[in-house]
Amino acid sequence: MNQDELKQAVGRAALDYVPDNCIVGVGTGSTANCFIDALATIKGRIQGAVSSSEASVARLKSHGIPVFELNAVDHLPVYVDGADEINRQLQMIKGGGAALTREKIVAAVAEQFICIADESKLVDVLGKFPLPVEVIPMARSYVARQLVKLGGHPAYREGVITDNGNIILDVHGLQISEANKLESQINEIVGVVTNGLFAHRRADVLLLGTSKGVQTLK
Ligand SMILES: O=C[C@H](O)[C@H](O)[C@H](O)COP(=O)(O)O
Repeated sequence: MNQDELKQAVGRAALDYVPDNCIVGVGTGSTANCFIDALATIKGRIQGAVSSSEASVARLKSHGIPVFELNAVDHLPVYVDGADEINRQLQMIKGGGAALTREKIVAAVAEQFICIADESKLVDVLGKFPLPVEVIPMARSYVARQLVKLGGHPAYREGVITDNGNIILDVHGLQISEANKLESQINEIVGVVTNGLFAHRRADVLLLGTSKGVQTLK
């Protein structure tokens, strides 16, 4: 199977975690898109979705899946999303598509986080993928200097404005041994909205697409 087929396989596999008649939390990116397409095949047995990005809202609506505001939802049994990297503790780096803040908010509300990923995303140590940090635009230079003090090499993601109107700094060169600590340290920098480490709120289940089939890690 090629990478696209692996993403489609995990997108379909995630349907097993969607209870009948629920509102589903939906992530962002090419793997989450495969889940949205799979979700369309069972749209008659769900109420609808809440989404972590405007892009996913558009894809959900194109399938005729009702989209709810998160503030109107008090029970979200499951959130399904991809990752840029995930380790065996199910901690992740996310935000390659600049949707990290809304993803973290929807994930915080959800009871279960189901990560769907092809096998290229599984790593022993997080940090080869540059860590995205969403930053209030006027704080960009200050935050960049603070990130250097933490040992990183931040790069401004040219031409990208998040759904929240902010910018992204991608932090290269981090060997992330204590993901919880680093997630908190970066979030404490004034001007940071949030960073793409999902260590405090990691995944509950990983559905990993491999050439031998979909493997489940919990
Ligand atoms: O901001 C984007 C998200 O965190 C995505 O879930 C992540 O970048 C993975 O995307 P993809 O499934 O396209 O590799």
